[in-house]
Parts: sequence; structure tokens; C-alpha cells
Amino acid sequence: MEEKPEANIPLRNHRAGFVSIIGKPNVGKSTLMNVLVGERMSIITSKAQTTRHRIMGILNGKHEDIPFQLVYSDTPGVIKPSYKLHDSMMTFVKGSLEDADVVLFVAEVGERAAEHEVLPLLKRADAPIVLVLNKIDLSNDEQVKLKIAEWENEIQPAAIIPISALHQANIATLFDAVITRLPFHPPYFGEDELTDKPERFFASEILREKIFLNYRQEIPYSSEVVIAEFKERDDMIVIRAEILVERKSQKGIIIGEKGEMLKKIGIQARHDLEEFFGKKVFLEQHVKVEPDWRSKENKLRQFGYDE
Ligand SMILES: Nc1nc2c(ncn2[C@@H]2O[C@H](COP(=O)(O)OP(=O)(O)OP(=O)(O)O)[C@@H](O)[C@H]2O)c(=O)[nH]1
Repeated sequence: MEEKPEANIPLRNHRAGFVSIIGKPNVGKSTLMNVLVGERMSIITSKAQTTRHRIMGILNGKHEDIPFQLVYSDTPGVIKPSYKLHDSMMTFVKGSLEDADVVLFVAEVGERAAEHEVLPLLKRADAPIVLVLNKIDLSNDEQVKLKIAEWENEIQPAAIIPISALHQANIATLFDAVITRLPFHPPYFGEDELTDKPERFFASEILREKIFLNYRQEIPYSSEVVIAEFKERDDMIVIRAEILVERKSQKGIIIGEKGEMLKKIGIQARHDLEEFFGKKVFLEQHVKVEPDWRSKENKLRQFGYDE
């Protein structure tokens, strides 16, 4: 009879694992994810709570002659939920923590370690926690040193790596901290897979980014984008997008006077969509009112806010 390899002993010729990026809103999680994956996976804006989903970005490579597969997860910023939407967002964060082989806990240098909102969540993680101290470009060495001491006192992470995701400073050190903690395991995804999300997800995210960038106050938070049609032809992609808002007055704001605003975000989105998909895009946009969608479970499910 042919001898089978012992099932419990992983072969030491491949590393693979899940790396969860978590932290408060706006600390730079999506910026970091994109830098680590080397692709524009997650949308980035200066507004808090831009990310609403768990988005996986997959990186295959070789480190010291051993092939690896890193499955990064960008997650929504940790907040106290005010809507059902926020509950779903926090479920994504918890799910990602439970799967994690390594946790990248991102904090800004300016944040206080004591009573930090993410601390209770970190207790759920069995995985080693690498504290990523981001935005060091906005502070000096002395402040960074003090902050490291403060965090060491608070959570004793496996490592603390000060970086600037925006300026790509110290990313190699962070990568080393991750890869050396990655378990030996066969790959989870095929080599040509970049993410767990379908193309239409990225189409809706790109349009949502334009809404976050062009409107103020409640509008970005009350908006959702649903891709009603995504048809790939030889020469172009035809995308029909529905922009949903919670109230009629918001519909008027999205459209703008004589449709100017809608046109503006359409032009910006089409530009980025064409770059992302490497193809000409025909984009059709419709604005609809979906009252209180952020508080309705069936709507949230329909829009993909369940794991
Ligand atoms: N100065 C500076 N700004 C940064 C750095 N990293 C990210 N930012 C900026 O911080 C803002 C928020 O970045 P995101 O990557 O969207 O932050 P996030 O944590 O994913 O935000 P949420 O979606 O709210 O959870 C953006 O304006 C980024 O350009 C950094 O290293 N230095």
C-alpha cells in the first residue's frame, strides 16, 4: 500500500495564511492594504468609514526560496454601531480576526493606547498581533518612541513597526514581520486569483469612492451603489449602476443642478473603471431612493453585507 504523508504535519515548502488588517476608521488600513498587495484593491478617501466590507487581497511570491501566499483582509474601521449597516461591518471585522494567522493592528501615532476602542476586539484573536504605527510622516522620532513605549505597556504585541503607508516607508520591515509569522500551509487560492470579490464589486466601490470624494456630510454615508448590469463585450464593458440614497432630498443633491454633479462623478468613475479593467467602459447611472436602507436587514443582505 502507498504511504500517505502524515496529515497533521504541514510540508515546510510553502507558507500561506490570512493576515487581517484592523484598526479605527481613517488610520490608513486601505492605503496599507493596497501597498502590501501592490494593487488598487480598496478605495481610499480622507473620510472615515469608507471601507464597508472585508476585502481580501492575495499576494503570491517567494521569500528566502520558499513560495508563499499572503491573503490580506482589509476591514471596516472599528466603530460603535449606530445602524444595522454598522453591525454588519463589525461582523466582517470579527470574522476576519477569527480567521487570522497574523493580525496587523493599525494605529496612528496620534492615537492613545489606553482604553483604545479596538483593544476588546483584539482579545478575540489567537494570532500574533503586529502593531503597525502608521502616519509617522506626521510626527517626529521622539513622539514615535514614546508611542511605542505606550503600546508595549498596553498590549505587548509580537512586534511594533512604525511606517508611513502613504509614503511607503518601512514597508519591507513590516513585510518581514508578517512573512516570518506565516504558517507553513498549501495555498488557499489559485495563483491567478487576486481577490475573493467579483469584478462588479470593484465597479461599485469605484463609484462609491467618487461619491465619498464629491459630496459632504451625510450623503456618502447614506449612499450605496448596486451594479444592476455588468456586461463584458469584446471592445468594452457596459455597466449599469444604481446609486441608492435614503431620502428624496438626497437624490436631488446627488444629481445636482441640471445633472451636473451626477455627470461629474460619472466622468471620474468611468476614468478609474477604464484604468482598473483595462478596457473602455460605458457607464449608465440611475439614482433611486431606498428609504432607511442602512437599517433594513433584507436590504443589507441584498447589498452583500453578510458573510
Ligand atoms: N499623512 C499620512 N496620511 C496617510 C497615511 N496612510 C494613509 N493616510 C491617509 O489617511 C486617510 C485614510 O486612509 P484610508 O486608507 O482610507 O484609511 P482606512 O483606515 O482604510 O479608513 P476607513 O475606511 O475609514 O476604515 C487617507 O486620506 C489617506 O491618504 C500615512 O502614512 N501618512
